Amino acid sequence: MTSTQTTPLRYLKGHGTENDFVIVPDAENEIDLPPALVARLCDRRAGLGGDGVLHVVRSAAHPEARAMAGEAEWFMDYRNADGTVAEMCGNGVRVFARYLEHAGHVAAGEVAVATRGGVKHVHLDKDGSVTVSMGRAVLPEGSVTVTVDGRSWPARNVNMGNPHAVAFVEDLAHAGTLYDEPPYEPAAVYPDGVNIEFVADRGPRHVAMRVHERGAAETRSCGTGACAVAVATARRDGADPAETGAPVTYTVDVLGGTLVITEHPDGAIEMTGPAVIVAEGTLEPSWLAQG
Ligand SMILES: N[C@H](CCC[C@H](N)C(=O)O)C(=O)O
Repeated sequence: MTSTQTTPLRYLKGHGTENDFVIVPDAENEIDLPPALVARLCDRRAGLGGDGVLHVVRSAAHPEARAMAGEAEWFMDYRNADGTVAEMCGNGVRVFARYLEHAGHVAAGEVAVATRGGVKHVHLDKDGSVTVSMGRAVLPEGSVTVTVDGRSWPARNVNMGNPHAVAFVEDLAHAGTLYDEPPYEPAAVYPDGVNIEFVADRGPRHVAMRVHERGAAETRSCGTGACAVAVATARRDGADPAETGAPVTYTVDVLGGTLVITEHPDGAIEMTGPAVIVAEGTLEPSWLAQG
C-alpha cells in the first residue's frame, strides 16, 4: 500500500484463539508493506489492530515463495505487529486457510500454504476446527535462562521454524505483566530474538501457557508456541514419541482458548484449533496517505 494509493484497499480481520491478524489480499504482490505501515495497521487505536499481518500472495508472485509454487498456490507473507518478518505463525496459518476458503480459493477442506518455514498442509474440518501439519520441532542443545521480577527459570530451546524458549512455572502469574520481554541468557542463543512461553500444569497431558511474542509483546495465543510447549512438556514427562513409539497429545490452554497438539513418533506435529474471519472492509486512502 503505497502512500500515493488513491483507491480504498481491501482488508479482513481474523483470529485464531484470539491471536488476531489483519489480512491483506494481494494475489499479484503489488502492495508494498513497509514495516512502518504494518505497525500502523496493527495499532489498536490509530489503526485496525492486530498481533500481525497476513499478506496473501500467490507463491509464483513472491521471490521467497516461487520455489514452493508447485506445491502451494498461496504464500503467507507473515509480519509481526512491529513490522518484522517471521518464519511461521501457527494461528496465522489456520486463519490464512480460513480466508482462502472464505474467498473461494479452496475447493475441498484441504489446502497447502507456503510459508517461510516451508509448506504447511491444512485441513478445514466441517466442525469448524482447523488442523495444521506443523512439521517437526528442532531442539538445539544448550540451556537458556529466563528472568521475571528477579526470579529465573531454565527454559527449553525449541524451534518450530521460529524460535521459542519454554519455561515451566508453578503459577502463570509468576510471568508477571509481560509488558516487556523477559531477559534471557545467553542472549546469543537467539540472535534474531525469541518467543518466550511460560507453562503451568493443569492435569495429565494438559497445560496452560502465556507468551511474550517476538515482535508483538504478550498475545492471547501463539500456535507455534503451543507446539513448542507440547514438545518441551512431552520431554519433561518422559513421553517423547521418538522414545516411546507412541504419539502423544497435549491440550494447551491459552488466554484466548484451547489448542490441541499431537506429536508422532516420526516427529511430525499436528495442531488443531479454531479460525475465524471477523470482518472485512476497505482502508481509506486518506488514512494510508498519513504515512
Ligand atoms: N511472533 C512470532 C510469529 C507469530 C507466531 C504466533 N502468532 C503463532 O501463532 O505461531 C515470531 O516472531 O516468531
